[in-house]
Amino acid sequence: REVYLVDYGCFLGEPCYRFPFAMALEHGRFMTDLIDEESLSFMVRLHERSAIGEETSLPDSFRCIPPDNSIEASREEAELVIFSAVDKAFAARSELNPAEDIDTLIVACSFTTLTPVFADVVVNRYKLRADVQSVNLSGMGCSGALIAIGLARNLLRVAPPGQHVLIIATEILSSMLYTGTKREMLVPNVLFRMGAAAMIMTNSPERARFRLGPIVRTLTAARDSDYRCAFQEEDDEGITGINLSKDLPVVAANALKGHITAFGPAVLPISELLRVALSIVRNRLFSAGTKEGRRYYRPSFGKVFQHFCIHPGGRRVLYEVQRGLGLSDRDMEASHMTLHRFGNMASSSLLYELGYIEAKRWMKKGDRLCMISFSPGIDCSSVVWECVKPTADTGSGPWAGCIHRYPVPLPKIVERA
Ligand SMILES: CC(C)(COP(=O)(O)OP(=O)(O)OC[C@H]1O[C@@H](n2cnc3c(N)ncnc32)[C@H](O)[C@@H]1OP(=O)(O)O)[C@@H](O)C(=O)NCCC(=O)NCCSC(=O)CC(=O)O
Repeated sequence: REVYLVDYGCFLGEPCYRFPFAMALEHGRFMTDLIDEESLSFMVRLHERSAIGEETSLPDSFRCIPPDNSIEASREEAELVIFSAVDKAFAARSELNPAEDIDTLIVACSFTTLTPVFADVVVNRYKLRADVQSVNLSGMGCSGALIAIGLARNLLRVAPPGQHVLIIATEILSSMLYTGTKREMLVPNVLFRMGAAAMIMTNSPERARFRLGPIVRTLTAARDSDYRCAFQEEDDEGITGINLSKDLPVVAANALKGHITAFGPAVLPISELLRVALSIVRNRLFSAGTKEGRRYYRPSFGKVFQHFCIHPGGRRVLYEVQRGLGLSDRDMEASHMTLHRFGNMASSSLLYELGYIEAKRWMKKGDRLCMISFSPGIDCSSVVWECVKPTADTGSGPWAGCIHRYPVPLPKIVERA
């Protein structure tokens, strides 16, 4: 049975949630007992290089000095972003009523898990049916949304027609601020921002906007370098945070290379696969040089997909992915602009990127879209969609008030030695 995306909605921070850089800097300077001058100036340098803009949102808890990292603050943030995203998804589809029509609920939130879990928070708010199958995914990082789509597909393929799955992807930041001095653990403070997305999926084509294509997931956690490159831990002072290795962009790009060998056969036309196979044979037969010296044909993903949504983990991650896949600047635009306007919102970011493509009116019937994300492990996930019905309403998504200002120019990436 085919599986479809009916619609999606994204949390859009009101201007009151905006946290411009000057405010972050001022707060940092008031919190000398929590953040020392050197760490602050490091975060300033990172921010300047990050290409993250001035309109991104942070939770109210960050407005307190010191920041409020209580359970209540996390719950408040979760309710704000999750309810807003779900309301928007259902506002786009008034014929569906969450209390009656949702058969399965999947919530993906990696770092923060409360009791009752966020899935229960949603069941309570929208009064979902007592027989709803609910799943709360934690720890799956920025691939959470795509992993949830894979789960939904597996369920919907074997379910009776007309079933609906509600997926919610978010990251709750209130308890995530790292206040130590280890540089690798300060990086998430600069990159992550508040966001959430909700998707309604079904196994009936009637109301569908996108048809789900192949899903491929690869995990390289067996390699120590990959396993360690994004690691939650305590620093020497016992302060908890997420250690993002400086090598992460390159390690992620290498993991992606392996991922592509699994993803390519699922999506590439036979002509491209033949060219890859020929280049392998040619290299084996005629290359006298070392393994590293061999040059393989890189399949042209730009010919297969009209649109790409790549997880905006950081500007350098996007740069490495673009190089690895040979994508054009236009292919990368939705990812870079999402990072600029909204920051890294973990796995919900991909839906903001889809929103960008739709707000730009690039999406046409029959177009194919490729979503790619990474998360600690390293997990690489890819999901393909085919547009069945472009949106008639390009004016109400997360980009509604600002799409006319995008794309914005970005500073150049400097090659590292
Ligand atoms: C952070 C950046 C935006 C900085 O931009 P540039 O690379 O252009 O800048 P740059 O090289 O001049 O770096 C600026 C300064 O930061 C330092 N620096 C950069 N990255 C660092 C790191 N991970 N640890 C420690 N220091 C680091 C540099 O040495 C330099 O220090 P000095 O100034 O002293 O020389 C980029 O490096 C980036 O995108 N990195 C990837 C971030 C990442 O790991 N994202 C994944 C998030 S996890 C995710 O999204 C998935 C998930 O959670 O599931």
